[in-house]
Amino acid sequence: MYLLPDQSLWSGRLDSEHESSHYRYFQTVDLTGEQSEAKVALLGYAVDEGVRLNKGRTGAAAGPDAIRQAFAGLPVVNHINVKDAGNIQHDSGQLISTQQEYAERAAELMTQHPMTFLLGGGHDIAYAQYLAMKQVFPHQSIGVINIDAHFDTRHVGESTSGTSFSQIIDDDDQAGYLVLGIQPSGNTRALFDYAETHDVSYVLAEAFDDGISDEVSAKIQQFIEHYDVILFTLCMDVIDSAFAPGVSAPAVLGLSSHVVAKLAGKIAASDKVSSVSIAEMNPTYDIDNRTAKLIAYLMNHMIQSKFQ
Ligand SMILES: N=CN[C@@H](CCC(=O)O)C(=O)O
Ligand SMILES: [Mn+2]
Ligand SMILES: [Mn+2]
Repeated sequence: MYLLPDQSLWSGRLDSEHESSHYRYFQTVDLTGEQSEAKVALLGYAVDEGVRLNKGRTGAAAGPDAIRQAFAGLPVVNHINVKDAGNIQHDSGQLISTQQEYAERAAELMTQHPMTFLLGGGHDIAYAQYLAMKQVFPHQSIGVINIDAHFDTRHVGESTSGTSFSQIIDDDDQAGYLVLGIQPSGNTRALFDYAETHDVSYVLAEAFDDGISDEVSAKIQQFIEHYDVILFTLCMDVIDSAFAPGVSAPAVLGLSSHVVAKLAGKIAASDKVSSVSIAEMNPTYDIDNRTAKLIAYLMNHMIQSKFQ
């Protein structure tokens, strides 16, 4: 079911009502859909049904609104206008129906705005993002870049938060899949075997211990060059749980926030990226809103990188 934008989420510290250099997003956000020229759109996936079906701890349905509240108080960068396009929630029935409903709205935003942030919610948001991209780019090859501790390539006969990328691989011979930040202890041998047999490229989390090497940068660059368009998705559990505790399945030995910011800024800046999904934010387990705030900062960093 679709929910209109909620004005009460958009508040923050007011430094000036008239001087634009003091503005924060809550002062400029478009909640009415009238600013069709907005460079950035937000669409929430207020759904944790996929996490529940994947035997995870629920709560991610509240993720999009927690992210909005953190983002609302940040300073506007580069005079960028942002439109809040509301939320989709899962009421009943099959999760795939909710993913399809979400894809319709996401596709519309992708055609209207240079950058759409898709705010989760479980990582089933990525399959909905794929369905949207297939509508917008029906004839283009899609390269999927996922920054994640997990492969999310399970096969269980229905959509869950752990199946998005095997669904894409099953659907689409043209698609490719690159995962950055894989935890050896967060994925079974079967998932590594699937990666080998299905040509899934991945970089282990430990490869980022000393930052982003030239080799990894080149791998990402070559992957982007190979495909017509890029589906970019970020699973917040890739970040060490000391810095991002508010997630469905926390990872220890995770990437640093700084490394993820650098990766996200670089990938989002590509002309081939028109949407970014940010998954698995779970406010129930957040501490002092730090995960929501980290996501808001990452969004602003990506906006800065893309529109500088
Ligand atoms: N979207 C998250 N997926 C992970 C969860 C792992 C866990 O529950 O520890 C997965 O299915 O592998
Ligand atoms: Mn994950
Ligand atoms: Mn994931």
